This record gives sequence, C-alpha cells and structure tokens, in this order.
Amino acid sequence: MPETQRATTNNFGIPVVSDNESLTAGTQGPILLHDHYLIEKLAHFNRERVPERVVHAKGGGAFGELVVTHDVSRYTKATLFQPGAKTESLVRFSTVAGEQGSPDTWRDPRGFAVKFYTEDGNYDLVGNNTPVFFIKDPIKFPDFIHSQKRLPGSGLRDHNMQWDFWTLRPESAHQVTWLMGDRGIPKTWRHMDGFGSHTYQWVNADGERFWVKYHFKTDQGIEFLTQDEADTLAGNDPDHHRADLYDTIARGEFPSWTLKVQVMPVDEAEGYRFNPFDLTKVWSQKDYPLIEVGKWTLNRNPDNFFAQIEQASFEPSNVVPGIGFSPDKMLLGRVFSYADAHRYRIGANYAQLPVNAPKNQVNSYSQDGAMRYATNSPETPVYAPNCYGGPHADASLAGDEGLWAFDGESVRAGYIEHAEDGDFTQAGTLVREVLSDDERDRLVNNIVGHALGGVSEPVLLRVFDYWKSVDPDLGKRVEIGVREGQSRN
Ligand code: HEM
Repeated sequence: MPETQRATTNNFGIPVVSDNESLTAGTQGPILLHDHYLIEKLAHFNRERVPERVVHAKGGGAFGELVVTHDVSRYTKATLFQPGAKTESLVRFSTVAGEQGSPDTWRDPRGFAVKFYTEDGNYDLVGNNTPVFFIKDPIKFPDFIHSQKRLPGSGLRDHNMQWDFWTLRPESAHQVTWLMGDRGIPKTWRHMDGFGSHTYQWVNADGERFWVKYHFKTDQGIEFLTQDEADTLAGNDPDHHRADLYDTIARGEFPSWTLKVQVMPVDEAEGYRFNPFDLTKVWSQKDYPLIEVGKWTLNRNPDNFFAQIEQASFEPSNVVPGIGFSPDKMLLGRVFSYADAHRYRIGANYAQLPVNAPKNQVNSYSQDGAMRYATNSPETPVYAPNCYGGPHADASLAGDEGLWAFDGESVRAGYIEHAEDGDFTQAGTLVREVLSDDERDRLVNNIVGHALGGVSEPVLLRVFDYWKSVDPDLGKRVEIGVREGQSRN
C-alpha cells in the first residue's frame, strides 16, 4: 500500500481486510454473519435518510456573514444589529411543495431561511421570497399544504385542488398574484429578494418597542424565468438553482443582499390603514420607507450537504434579546411548529449538531435523549434552582423579550379589520399600480396556462370571479383565455 494511502477502517477505527469481498463459507457458500464490516455497511446504508421536510423538502444552502453598515441601534439592542457587527450566517433556499428530487424551477414560493450565529445565541429568520403568504391563521396551514401536494389516491399533483382551496380562501389572492407573476419562478436563488414576511418586534436599550419587517434586497438584481424556460429546465436540469448557487460560490463570486427594514412605532399600529399583523398584507413603503441595516453575503459552500444543509434546522422561535414576536397568529403558530418538526425529523438533540449549535456557550438544563453527548462537567447541577453554582435565568432580560398588551375573552376570530383591509385590495394594487403591461400579460398567460392544467367546473367559475375581484379587466382576460384554450383542446 503506498505510504500516502490510508487504510479503510470500520466506524470504530478498526482496519478492514477487504473493500470488495464479503466473508463466505467457501467461494460458493453462504455469507457469514460474523462479517461485521459487511453488516455495518448494509445496516448503516439502510439508515442514511432522515425524513424529508414535510414542506420545503428540496433546497440548497450556503454559509456567509452579515455586516451591519448603518446604525439602527435606536430601534433595537440586538447585538447582531449594532453598528459594525459582523455575524456568521447560514441560509437554506427551497421550493415549498415539491419533494426532495423535484425540479428547482417549478412555480412556487422560494424559502429563504436564514440563521445568524449571534453572541447571544442563534437568531433564525425563516422567510420566503415573497412578503406575504396564502393564509393568515395557522390552523389552515395543513389544509393549505395538502391542497398543494398530492392527491391521496393517485399520488398526483392537482391544479383543481389548488384552485379549489385558493378561491375558497380569498385571503390567498395577494400571494397567488405574486406566485402567478414573474416572481413565481426566479432565475436563480441569487436573483430574488428575501423577506421575513411577518411583523416582528424590536426593543431598544431604553425598552422602547417597534414593529419591524425585514427585506433582503438582492444586489444581483431581480431576474426570472418564463414558464417555458422553467419547463425546459425542469426536464434538462432539475437541480438548476442548487447548482447555480454552489458553482457561483465555488468560483469565488459571492452573492450579496442589502438588508433593510421597515419600522413602525408601536402606537401607530392601531390606526394604520392595514392591519400590520396580517401576513396577507404588506406595509406601504410610502408609509414606512426602507431603512438600511447592512450587507449579507454568502461566501462558503457546505462541505457536507447532508450534515450542514439537510440536517440544518431553522425555527422562528429562535429570537435573541432585543427581538420579539408580534400578534401575527401565523408567526405564533410557527413558533411552536418548527422545533417540534426538528425533534421528529432529526432527533431530540438536533441542537447539538455543529450546523445547528450556537457559537456561544449553551447553559441549558436539557439532558439525555438519543444521541446526546456531554457538554457540561459532571459537577454541573441538573436542576434549577440549585445552590451549587448552576446557571440561573436573568430576570433583567424580561423587557427585551418583545411583549405586547392585549385584553379580552378567548375567541376564535379573524383579524381586526383596518380601514383599507380586504382580501383583494393589495392584490389589485399590485396588478394595477406595480406591474408593467408586459408583466401583466405574463401574469394572465401564467394563470390561464395553470387553470387549463386540469381545473374544472365549478372551481373554474370561482377562478374567474376571484380574478375579477382582484381586477375586473384581469379577470375578464383570464376568463377569455381559458375559454379560448378549452375550445382549442
Ligand atoms: C402556520 C404556518 C406555518 C407552519 C405550521 C409551517 C411549518 C413548517 C414546517 C413543519 C416546516 C418543516 C421544518 C423542517 O422539517 O425542518 C417548514 C419549513 C419552512 N417554512 Fe414553514 N410553516 C408555516 C408558514 C410559513 C411561512 C409563512 C413561511 C415564510 C414566510 C415559511 C417558511 C418556511 C421555510 C423557508 C421552511 C424551510 C426551512 C428550511 O430550509 O429548513 N413557513 N414550515
């Protein structure tokens, strides 16, 4: 064996005799059970997969850093947002509805999940490439996702089911308008913006509170794929977006985004023309202009995709001092959901994996569980309170948690309607005031093409009404396009 070549070992470091032949009783005899290396190989292989994410199963990611270039300390005391702060980061981009092997260029929102390894623990901002979402109550999330995935009998995806759900839940209109437009298929992950989407809370050093929305503006410029381009790539190059990110970073070209925020003083929320906690609405940038925070750059590829991307866990519950939640019910539902998903998908001790572990010291009282390894000394007390020097909670942080006032009975109700709320208002504004003529034409074509892909009566009639409610002219064009398409087929 050449000196530089290392001997194969089994998982316990014991050198093995053969990479190629199993141990048998004679050349034609049975395989022997005590060939423990063969058994190790076959048994470990059977356990190579963890369950794929129930949503956002197909994705890719990279490491990078956030550098704060502007002073937003009057809005938050969070250490990662202080002037000059530099924080290591991880991102995972994804599609929502497809499975692990699905094409990157299907029309779908893109996940934009960011982890910041701050000195106060991990801050996860688990957003999308759109500022809004299809629904506004977490109780609807499993129904919504079921309608986007596959039929139980045939295992096929079904546009009829998608439109049935969307048109029966008209609060989806704003997000569906984004989805059916150019932003529904970004050219690459580098050519899309990212959004925290929800309203979060920032708390400054004086304990003052602000509502905040995050925007990652791509420095590469927004670019998209037409439906035809995307369809071709879905067949020829299903990992197009994953490969693009990896290859670009490997070439030493580091994509970046400018992080900006919209900030609303808490006492302005009640009188704002849109309910600021409704995830199907944006805040007008005329009312709350973007404030620059810093530069977020991706500069390092994973060196083990499974360990660092597949096992990565992002959870909206990870907020650090100076950042808090808001009355957005979707956000509050997500605060429960993700850590629960990780415990099932990766295991109880997923937070100990290097990609998920914070860079600062963990002093929690969690212990044991599958695959646990020790991080504390044997003398560390395993309960609180104790009189043996174990960690104790810091009550002085109470004001940094991001709390808010509320009052009233337990109710099952929607959001308080503000002056200009309504399911179709902002979708209509997007169509009429933001999109160019070309963009509107492509929107109509995309909707018509999608509806012709299996949507039938009575859902189809609701599709026409839905788009007429967004914009009467757009709705008429959709109806004419679909009827013409039907008569051609
Ligand atoms: C109540 C509503 C929601 C629920 C219950 C929910 C639940 C989940 C679950 C269970 C996962 C899989 C986690 C895993 O196995 O690692 C997931 C992934 C994800 N969700 Fe949600 N979700 C909701 C809404 C949203 C919204 C509104 C956004 C964006 C604004 C979003 C963005 C993401 C992203 C980006 C991922 C992938 C994270 C990764 O790359 O690992 N989700 N969601």
